[in-house]
Amino acid sequence: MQARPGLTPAAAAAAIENPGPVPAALLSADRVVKRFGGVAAVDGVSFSLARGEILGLIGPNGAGKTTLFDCLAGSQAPTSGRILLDGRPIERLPAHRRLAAGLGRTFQIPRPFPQMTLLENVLLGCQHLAGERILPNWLSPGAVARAEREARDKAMALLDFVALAKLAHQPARVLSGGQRKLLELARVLMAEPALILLDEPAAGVNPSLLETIIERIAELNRRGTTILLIEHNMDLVSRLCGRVLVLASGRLLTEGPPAEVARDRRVIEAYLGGAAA
Ligand SMILES: Nc1ncnc2c1ncn2[C@@H]1O[C@H](COP(=O)(O)OP(=O)(O)OP(=O)(O)O)[C@@H](O)[C@H]1O
Repeated sequence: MQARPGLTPAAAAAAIENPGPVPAALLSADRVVKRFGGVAAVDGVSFSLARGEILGLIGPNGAGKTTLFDCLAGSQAPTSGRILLDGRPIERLPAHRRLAAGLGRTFQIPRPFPQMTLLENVLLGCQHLAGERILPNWLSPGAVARAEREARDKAMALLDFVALAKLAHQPARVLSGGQRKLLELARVLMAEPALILLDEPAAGVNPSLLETIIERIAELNRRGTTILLIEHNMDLVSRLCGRVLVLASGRLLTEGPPAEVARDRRVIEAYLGGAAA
């Protein structure tokens, strides 16, 4: 850090020692590695994500983005490295414990249960439904019924939030690819995660639904949810993200505001190399 011009040497030294409040990291990764045999799909990635931020993760095909998400969300165990959620190590926790701790995730290709209604699919995301615990069933059937009613109300409100309320009682198989992404978002939101990892929310989505998806992500963030998203659509990235990480061959190439990284020669070369591969 450089001393600010116009400060006395003593004030400059004090400013260097006390640089002011640093936003608390909600998630941080420290030298995360994931190997598949001889391939290091993620090769020593470190970053931190501030509470309230929308951070983008971009990079050419095969860069390791989804594998990094898998390590963060718990569907793959990292080979080495640390992952902290709100200061607590989570890298050895299974995915459902990370979700319970506040870290939710959507997939590149959502797979709802096609015969179940949208409402039923969203209810599957409920982690705290009293009816799922055996003891309260015996002790207080009234409380269970109330909790179930509340869960249904919450699921309906979330379907409304993602503009799918009208289809609540239709089977999920009727949905388009973009609507499935919105349904999956509603399902993850049932657990009220503080942080959501979104894997390509715009991929395969038609332009009118894309606007809905962008708006809903922005609204979610305004309501306090921190977001990390993988996306190839740079329009979405530049509209939503203040900062992006660029991954190439498993390593963090650079990070910065979207417009800046899009001009970075190393980033352009990584994409050209990826396209040629
Ligand atoms: N289960 C696996 N076993 C072996 N290799 C894997 C496995 N999963 C991913 N890889 C390899 O790890 C590398 C990173 O893949 P990953 O899917 O994480 O990249 P990505 O950046 O998400 O790509 P895309 O943008 O195409 O989704 C690739 O070389 C891929 O072939």
